[in-house]
Amino acid sequence: MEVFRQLKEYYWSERKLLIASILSLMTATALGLVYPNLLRYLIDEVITKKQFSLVPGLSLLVVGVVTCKAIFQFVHGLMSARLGNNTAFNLRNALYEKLQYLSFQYYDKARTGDLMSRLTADLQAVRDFVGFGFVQILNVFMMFIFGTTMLLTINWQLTLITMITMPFLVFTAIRFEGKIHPAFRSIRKSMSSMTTSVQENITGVRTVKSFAREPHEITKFSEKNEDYRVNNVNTSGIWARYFPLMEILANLSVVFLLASGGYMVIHNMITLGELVACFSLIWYIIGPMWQIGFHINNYTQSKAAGERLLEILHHFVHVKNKDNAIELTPDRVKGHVRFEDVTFAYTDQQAALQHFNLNAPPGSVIGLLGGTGSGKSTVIQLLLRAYNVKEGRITVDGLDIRDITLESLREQMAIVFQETFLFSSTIRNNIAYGVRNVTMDQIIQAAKLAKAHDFIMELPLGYDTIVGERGMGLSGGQKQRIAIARALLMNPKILILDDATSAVDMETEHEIQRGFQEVMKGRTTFIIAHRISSLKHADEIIVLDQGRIVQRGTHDQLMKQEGPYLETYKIQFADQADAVLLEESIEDLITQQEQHVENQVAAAGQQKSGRYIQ
Ligand SMILES: Nc1ncnc2c1ncn2[C@@H]1O[C@H](COP(=O)(O)OP(=O)(O)OP(=O)(O)O)[C@@H](O)[C@H]1O
Repeated sequence: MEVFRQLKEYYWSERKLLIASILSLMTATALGLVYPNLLRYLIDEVITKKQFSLVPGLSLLVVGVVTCKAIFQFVHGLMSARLGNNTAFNLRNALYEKLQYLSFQYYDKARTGDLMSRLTADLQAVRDFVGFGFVQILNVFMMFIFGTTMLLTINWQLTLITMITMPFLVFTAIRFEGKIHPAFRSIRKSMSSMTTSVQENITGVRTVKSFAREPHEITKFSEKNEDYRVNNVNTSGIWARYFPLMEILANLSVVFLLASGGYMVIHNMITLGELVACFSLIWYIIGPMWQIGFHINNYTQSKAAGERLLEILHHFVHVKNKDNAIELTPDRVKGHVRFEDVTFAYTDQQAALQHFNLNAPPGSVIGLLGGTGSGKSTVIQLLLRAYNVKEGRITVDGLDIRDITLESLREQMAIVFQETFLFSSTIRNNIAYGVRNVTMDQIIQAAKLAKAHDFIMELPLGYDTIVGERGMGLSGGQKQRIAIARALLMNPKILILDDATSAVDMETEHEIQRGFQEVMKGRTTFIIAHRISSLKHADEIIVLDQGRIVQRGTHDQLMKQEGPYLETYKIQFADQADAVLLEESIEDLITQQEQHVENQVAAAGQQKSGRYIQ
């Protein structure tokens, strides 16, 4: 119950619904008990004593009782559904809000599938228990206590004889639930594995086809399908074994009741009406006994589900605002960024950045170069305060970023990530994502600067085109240009381009950069790139290797030093030189061809004119 005590804030506000649900179910159950008594009255007082004039009144009473019971059951259903759904609504909102504020550190380890199942299946389990399960358990106890008490008041010996098989029924029902439950879990697991396999196959169909791995995929799927089939067959086996057994045990108690009750009626120990009432009441007791295993399981399930939800709700947020954190106001921020001897390691990892120092005055352009895994993106992550720095410090305009509110710090920055993420919405909404109250002109202006406007206008619906999930339907370069427009629209004090132009061709990259120079005047820019041409104009270029700065300076300074920068330049320049040579030779070839054609045309002309002269 501890789990449900901790979840109290999400359902306690709905306690009126809970009380209404309990009361209506109790009333419906109590009315259900009136029915066997009416039967008894009908037989003993009406039929046996031949007072048939009472039949219409009694019939009306039965109709009245049944109708009232139905009304209370309806109220119970309605209240329970509202209670469950309102609780789920509160919980869902709280979970979603928490997920928004959990730090990057949490998402480094979180698995999407697991989170989704917590937000759907686990939440539903809690909803069902709070809405129905809890009240149903109460009802089981009430039905058992009321039913047994009424049986005892009729005849206690008959009650004891009838109840002989009950412990066996309860034992079998609990055992059945213990077996059927894992079986159902296996079915769900194999079903989910099968659907994941189908989903992966459809998403990666191009890779499958290009590697001609269709037979392998078919075999892989057949194995999963077989697993699903076997699990279903096993589950049917459990049903087939336990259900008849439970039915026999339940019916045995009815047989005992009829045998001993019949004997008692014959020997005038009880009346016929009392036997019929007992016959009706016994199902009142058998029903809950039959379901007891199900309810126990339901409770343990929802308890485990509640624990998983609490894990998210109580998860420690590593990066959050300090008490009295400073709010940065855009008009006062200059964008002076400093890293002072920063050393940082991700959880359980070696240091990704070591003794990193940087001074980026407002308006400066900083280039970061280095091999994969050298720590370039880490510099950016730390500046965004995705993780808290423990050694050294990072400042913006002299303020330690740990003392600034997260929202106001991130509002000063616009970042274009290495991997572009677009929401499945219109291009207009995707560009306008970071800002509120933006005009169409501003969106178009940003798109023009990012060299995205032309291709957007070529789309049938222009800015109203809806991009598919994760930007499907657009090329890598087009997605990047939309992401750049989104960043430019924010008009940030600090612009971060994390390999943001890797998917566009060189010519477009130069055009985009020209656009940047226009908008980024007076703003601090960080550029991570693999192409030297992208960093050439930076005020300072920092070359990283395994988290350490190995070179720093301007392009001209670095070109004069032996080191990784010059080596990278030579490799890239060699490629370019080859390209230029190739281009030149193609141009030569074309010129020669043209010359040749021109000569032939001239020669033919001369021949013709010669003929005329002749
Ligand atoms: N979220 C993370 N959790 C754990 N380790 C990480 C995480 N992100 C990066 N790393 C590790 O930190 C080191 C630096 O990574 P970083 O992403 O900063 O490199 P990078 O220079 O940007 O590389 P690339 O050019 O490939 O993007 C690498 O060894 C990487 O494996």
